[in-house]
Parts: sequence; structure tokens; C-alpha cells
Amino acid sequence: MSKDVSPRKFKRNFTVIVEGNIGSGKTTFLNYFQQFNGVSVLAEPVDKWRNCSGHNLLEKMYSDPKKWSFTFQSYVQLTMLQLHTLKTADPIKLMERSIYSVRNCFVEQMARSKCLDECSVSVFDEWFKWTKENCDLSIDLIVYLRTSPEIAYERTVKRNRPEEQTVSFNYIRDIHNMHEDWLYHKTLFKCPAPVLIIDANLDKSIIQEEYLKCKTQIFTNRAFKAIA
Ligand SMILES: Nc1ncnc2c1ncn2[C@@H]1O[C@H](COP(=O)(O)OP(=O)(O)OP(=O)(O)O)[C@@H](O)[C@H]1O
Ligand SMILES: Nc1nc(=O)c2ncn([C@H]3C[C@H](O)[C@@H](CO)O3)c2[nH]1
Repeated sequence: MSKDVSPRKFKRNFTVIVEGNIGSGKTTFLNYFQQFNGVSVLAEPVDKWRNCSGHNLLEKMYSDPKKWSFTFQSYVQLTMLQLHTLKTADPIKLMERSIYSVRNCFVEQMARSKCLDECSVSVFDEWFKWTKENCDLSIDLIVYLRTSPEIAYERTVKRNRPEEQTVSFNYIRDIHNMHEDWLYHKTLFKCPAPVLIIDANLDKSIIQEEYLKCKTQIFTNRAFKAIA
């Protein structure tokens, strides 16, 4: 890391959230940044969603979204809030997704596809509103791993996660459009921080150059200096 910001010196984490479609390469991106001093990586708590007191909520949501969406989204929101409020020992906290994409992409898609009825969305939004007003959810930078829906779908199928067997291209395209409206066109919901767009269509073999651009932006960011 370019400067020595020891844990005792900085006031709060410089928080970066990594957003993108299913299969866009977030985990791969986070694994790359794991190598740098001063960075704590917080992956999406998928294992918790797969085993909540023995229940695989991710599998239930994909197999019967109308029945399980609210249950699943409630637990996702709790587990993401736990990560947002965790203070890491390293100055830079790199989070995979956020409580914002939970609402702005996934819950929004469920509302539009009627997997969540209006009443459920209202209850979810009351929780979201209270959480934003009473918890420190501040973030300093959003990294948007932007892919085409075709490439995201191709990688998702290839990765072959058991619970995602029923995920259709149309669903990936819907989630893509939610991310585009939120983070690229900025016509959907307010962006809680500046957005850095990465061309995540690039193949693994050459994408590290694109990642390096990101490293400069993160480590020399004015906000990062402000926390020291
Ligand atoms: N730039 C890339 N080029 C080719 N394949 C990639 C690239 N990035 C990731 N992959 C592959 O695509 C699959 C999904 O990648 P990864 O798990 O990083 O995505 P993700 O965004 O974390 O997915 P999810 O949101 O489902 O957790 C993996 O098999 C990974 O090896
Ligand atoms: N419905 C729904 N709501 C969410 O908030 C959410 N966050 C992640 N996911 C799904 C995407 C991948 O399959 C898998 C890993 O990202 O979990 C979600 N699905």
C-alpha cells in the first residue's frame, strides 16, 4: 500500500462496495485485491444463505421465489447489515455487494416480476429506511463490474452453482438492467457514492490491467486520505 495507515490511526474504514451481475467476476476481483496490504475483503455471506439453522434459503428462493423471496431477502438484508457495520482492522474495507444492491437490484426485480407483493416490499422498505437512518452504512466508492448479460449468463452456467440450475437468461438480463439503471444510467435509485466502472467482459487472462486502474483509484482516493 502506498502509505502506512496503521489501524490505531484511522478514524473509520474507507469502504468500497463491489457490485455486478451474477457471474460478473466479483469474487475473482476480490481475490485479486486480497493480496494488498491495508485491504480487508468481505465476501457475500452466501454460505449463511445456504445454511440458516439448516435451511438452504438460496435454494428455496430459486426453486419457489413467490413463496420464499421475502424470507430470503429479510435474511440477506440482515447478513449484509452485519458486514456494513463490521469495523475491519485494515483501513480499506472491500465488500462484495451491499445492502443497496439488495434493494435496488434484487428486491426491485422481485417487485416488478411480482415475486414480492406490494405489502412485502413496503415492509422491506420500512426496514431499509430505518436501517439507513440508524446505522452507519456510509460507503466511499462503488466499483461496478459491468458485463453483458450474455457473458454473465455464460459464466454463471459454467460455474455451475447447484442452487442456480434454474436461473434463466431472462433473469440474468433483468438483474443486468437493474444494475445498469442504478449504476450506469443512474435513472433508478440514488448512488450512495461515486461509481467506478470496470469492463468486466474482459477475459481473465487480460483483466488484471483493468483491475490495476482500480487500485490507483482506491489507494490515492482523497476520501481514503481523509480517514487517516
Ligand atoms: N474476467 C473473467 N473472464 C472469464 N471468466 C471469468 C472472469 N471473471 C470470473 N470468471 C469466471 O466466471 C465465474 C463467476 O466468477 P465469480 O464467482 O468471480 O463471479 P461473481 O460475480 O462473484 O458471481 P456471484 O455473483 O454468482 O457470486 C467463475 O467460474 C470465474 O472463474
Ligand atoms: N434474490 C436475491 N436477492 C439478493 O439480494 C441477492 N444477493 C445475491 N443473490 C444471489 C445471486 C447469486 O445466485 C448468489 C450469490 O451472489 O446469490 C441474491 N439473490
